[in-house]
Amino acid sequence: MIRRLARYLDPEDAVLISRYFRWTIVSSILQGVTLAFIIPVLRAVLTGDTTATAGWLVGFCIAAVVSWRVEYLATLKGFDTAGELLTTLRYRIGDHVAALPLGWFTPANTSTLGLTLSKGVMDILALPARQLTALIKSIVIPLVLIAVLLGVDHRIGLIALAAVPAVGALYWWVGRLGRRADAAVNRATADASDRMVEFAQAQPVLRTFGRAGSATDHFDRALQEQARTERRHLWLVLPPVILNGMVVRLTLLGLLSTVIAFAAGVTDALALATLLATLPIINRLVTPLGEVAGHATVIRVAAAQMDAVDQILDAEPLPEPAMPRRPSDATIAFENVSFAYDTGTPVLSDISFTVPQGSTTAIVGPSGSGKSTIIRLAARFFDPQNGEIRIGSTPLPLIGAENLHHMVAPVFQDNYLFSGTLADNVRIARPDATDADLDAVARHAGLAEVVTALPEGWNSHVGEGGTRLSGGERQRVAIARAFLKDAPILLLDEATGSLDAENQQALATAIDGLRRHKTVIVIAHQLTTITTADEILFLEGGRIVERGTHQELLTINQRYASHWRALNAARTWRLLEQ
Ligand SMILES: Nc1ncnc2c1ncn2[C@@H]1O[C@H](COP(=O)(O)OP(=O)(O)OP(=O)(O)O)[C@@H](O)[C@H]1O
Repeated sequence: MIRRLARYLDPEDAVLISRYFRWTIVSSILQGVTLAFIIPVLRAVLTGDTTATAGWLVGFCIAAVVSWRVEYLATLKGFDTAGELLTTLRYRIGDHVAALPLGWFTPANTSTLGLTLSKGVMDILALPARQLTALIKSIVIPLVLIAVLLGVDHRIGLIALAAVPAVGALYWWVGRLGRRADAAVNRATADASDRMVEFAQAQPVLRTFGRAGSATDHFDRALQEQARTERRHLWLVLPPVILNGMVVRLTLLGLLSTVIAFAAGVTDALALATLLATLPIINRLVTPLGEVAGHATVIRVAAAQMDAVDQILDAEPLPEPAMPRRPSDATIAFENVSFAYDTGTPVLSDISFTVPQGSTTAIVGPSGSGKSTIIRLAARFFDPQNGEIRIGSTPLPLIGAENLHHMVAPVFQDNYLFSGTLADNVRIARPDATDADLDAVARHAGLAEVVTALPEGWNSHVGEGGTRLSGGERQRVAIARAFLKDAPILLLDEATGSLDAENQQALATAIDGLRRHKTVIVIAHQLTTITTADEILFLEGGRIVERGTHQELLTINQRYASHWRALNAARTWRLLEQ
């Protein structure tokens, strides 16, 4: 555990943790030694030796002062380590996460990251600040006192020593059982919190469809499962904790009866006084031993948080080239690309296509056919398992993240806006953009009318995550952002139905205006965007099943043609409905 904590600190600060550990051990030994002074003090009192009593009392006081001072310093070392962990660990996780591929940021990983950065880090730094210190004390102080007892009367010392392996075994057992139960509790807690968020977010849909009750059932079941795993957890960790108490009480009973039995047969006053003086030591020895299993539970929780941190730190960033290369142009080529997510199910199979510089390729196909995955691969969210993706004949892994970010402006469906003003959100693409630049991209992205409609125009606050804007408005902000970035490649996942007919036309015109200047891959749902593309790829089941211009594909009258007819029918249907 000490080694694991040291790994979280910078190499030059790793010494803090070993220093804390050494000081805590020394402090615990000194506390044990101070307690051991009780034996000669009591023996001197019981035998009526005032001079010896005074001498041992002075020794006891000196030991107590030294022990207090060392404990104070050890506590400071613990706080120093905790303080260093607090800053370093968060930065280390932050730096590492910043280097991870965007594909790592799944909802599950992001929620683990949030929990780890808040509660996880606090649990870990509580180790040197409190928990580990308590565990070290409850092991070292009894060991020192047992050593003293062995010196005073080896028979009493041996009985006390017999408790040590039993407590050690219980410590191990409670850890083993607890780890198994922890996993189930963590799963159930994550599920319950997901259901809770879902329950809150889905209220409008559920109430509209009169299904609020069924969602409550769902939520209830998740809570019941969480309560069930918590109960099981308690039942699993309880027996070792109770056994720990029993072992300790049996040890106490054994030691007390031994002392009494020995005392009954002793006639020598000094020997009797020595025996009786061991009684408070026995008491002080047994109490911390009884707390070991309890400390084990708290430390195991922190160890589970360390596992979560390790899982994040062990996630591999995508390999970066030693000498990043700038692509010669903005042509994008996919060559025999196959890809599967972690689940292992193939999502894209043998995809090959080229988008020449300055041309627009529209990807069309049924839901789940792999369209967004192509865009994610082009932005290097992941590397494909097979095949190669190139920009201007340079494979993506050789371009390097920095160059790639300069070349590519992506617009996804789930566009995140930062809480701040509309202007802040667009300017993030180019901080030195002038107001005139903002107005120009707003016109092209259909954002100008949103700016005009808002009371404070560009200075209107968009709310956390852009919640004060509609989905269509958020997408327009994202498109304006991408236009302002002015990167040579635009990857656009067009939102279904989030733009009205007028704005669809405006966006199609804007994309058309990019022709010859930008290389565009667009996942097209709008008729206007599809028809103006230089090439259309029709995707089905992760394969390109048809390709060509709109006219060519209509002429062969196969899958694309029927998809096109369905889109048209839907539009006519919508118009009739209006
Ligand atoms: N992060 C992920 N982990 C595992 N599977 C995923 C992940 N993202 C997508 N998939 C799966 O990959 C397949 C292709 O998904 P993708 O989002 O590329 O399809 P799509 O054609 O863009 O769909 P849509 O038009 O509905 O957005 C789907 O079966 C989807 O369930």
